Amino acid sequence: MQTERANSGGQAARRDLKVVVGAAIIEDGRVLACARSAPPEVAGRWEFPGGKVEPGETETAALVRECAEELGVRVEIGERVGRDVRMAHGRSVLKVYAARLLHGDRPQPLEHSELRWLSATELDTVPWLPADTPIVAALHPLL
Ligand SMILES: Nc1nc2c([nH]c(=O)n2[C@H]2C[C@H](O)[C@@H](COP(=O)(O)OP(=O)(O)OP(=O)(O)O)O2)c(=O)[nH]1
Repeated sequence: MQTERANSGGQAARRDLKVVVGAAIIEDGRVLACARSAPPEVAGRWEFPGGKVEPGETETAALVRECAEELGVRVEIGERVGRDVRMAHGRSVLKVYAARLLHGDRPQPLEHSELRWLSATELDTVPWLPADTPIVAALHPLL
C-alpha cells in the first residue's frame, strides 16, 4: 500500500517517489550541459549536474552536494526551471533549479565525460536525456 506524508513544502508526496534534482548553472547567458559517462545505457546523453536527494536532505542541499562532487564548484541555488518531470514509469521525478557559480569557481568534469556551456541557440546541439527536453525548452527565457 502506498502511504502519504507531508514533505518540506507541505505537499502530500508518495513515500516511494524518488526525487532527482538538477542544477541549470547559468553564467553570461549560457547554461552548463554535462555529458554522462555512465551507466552505458545513458552514457553520451547530456544532463544537468545533480542526482538523487538523500533521505533527510533538502533539494537545495542535494544540489550543493552534487555540484561539489561532480564539478568541484560551490553554487547558489535559485528558482525552479520548468515543471516536475516524471521518470521511470512514475517512480521518480526530475526537478531542475537555476543556479550560479560562487567565488569564481570553474566547473571540472570530475564525473562527466565532457562539459559544455550552451547559449540559447545552442541548446538543441546536444542529445539531452529524454526527461530534460521540457526543461531545456523552459530555459530559453533565462539565457
Ligand atoms: N543528475 C541528473 N539526472 C538525470 C537528469 N535527467 C535524467 O533523466 N536523469 C536521470 C538519470 C538517472 O537515472 C537519475 C539520476 O541518477 P544519478 O546517477 O545522477 O544519481 P546519483 O548521483 O544520486 O547516483 P547514485 O548515488 O545513485 O549512483 O535521473 C538530469 O538532468 N540530471
